[in-house]
Amino acid sequence: MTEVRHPKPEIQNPMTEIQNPKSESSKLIAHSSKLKALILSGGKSTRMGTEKRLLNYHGKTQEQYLYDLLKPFCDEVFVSINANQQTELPYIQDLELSVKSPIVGIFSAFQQFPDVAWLVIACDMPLVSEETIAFLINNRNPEKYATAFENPEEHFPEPLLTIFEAKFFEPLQVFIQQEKKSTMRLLQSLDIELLQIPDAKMLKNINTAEEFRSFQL
Ligand SMILES: Nc1nc2c(ncn2[C@@H]2O[C@H](COP(=O)(O)OP(=O)(O)OP(=O)(O)O)[C@@H](O)[C@H]2O)c(=O)[nH]1
Repeated sequence: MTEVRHPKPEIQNPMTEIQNPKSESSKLIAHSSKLKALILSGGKSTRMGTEKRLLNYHGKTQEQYLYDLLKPFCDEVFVSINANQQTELPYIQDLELSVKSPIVGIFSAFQQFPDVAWLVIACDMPLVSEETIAFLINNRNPEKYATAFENPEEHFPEPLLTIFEAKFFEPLQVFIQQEKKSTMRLLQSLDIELLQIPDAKMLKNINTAEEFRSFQL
């Protein structure tokens, strides 16, 4: 079962209008489809040993930091969790599938809201900022299946900070039926907008307790 919690139902505009008054990238952005955000947090966190979404880099938990960061850009923000996790924030729980992978979180979100675009971000990238999100949204191409950053070294699309358009759900369903689990491979097989990351360290992710201890913002 996908479980979705809406603590405060919100009235949504037919156009997603985002004003980001603080950054230089501030400008009014209008897209024909609604944009919701998903903070992927349902992994096992084996290497970290504790839940990465609950780590504190910015004076609050990482899930709260990303929720606050994304809320001005998106009409709703959800934390993507597995069946054993709990959060005070709005969440979407993973469907019970044989595959275990971030793609299950993305699939569960689309299953719940199929007609929107999803800005998906992993919870373990502490350097993602307002500027990173504004850059991604400003360069979004809604005509494509997705807008993603190119990995600066290996040149594949980075799936864990990507806008997936509503039409991505169809190939995603086929992929899930085939029990495939690499979102990156699926992105590689589709017509997507691939962006050069303005600063490679924006996508740095922290996976181990040692990396967390030695990490500085
Ligand atoms: N909803 C959901 N998110 C997932 C799942 N697997 C991984 N993620 C998230 O996807 C992102 C990348 O996950 P990984 O770093 O590859 O895996 P992890 O489980 O977090 O960590 P390890 O167990 O150490 O590999 C993280 O934000 C995870 O929380 C899943 O099955 N469901």
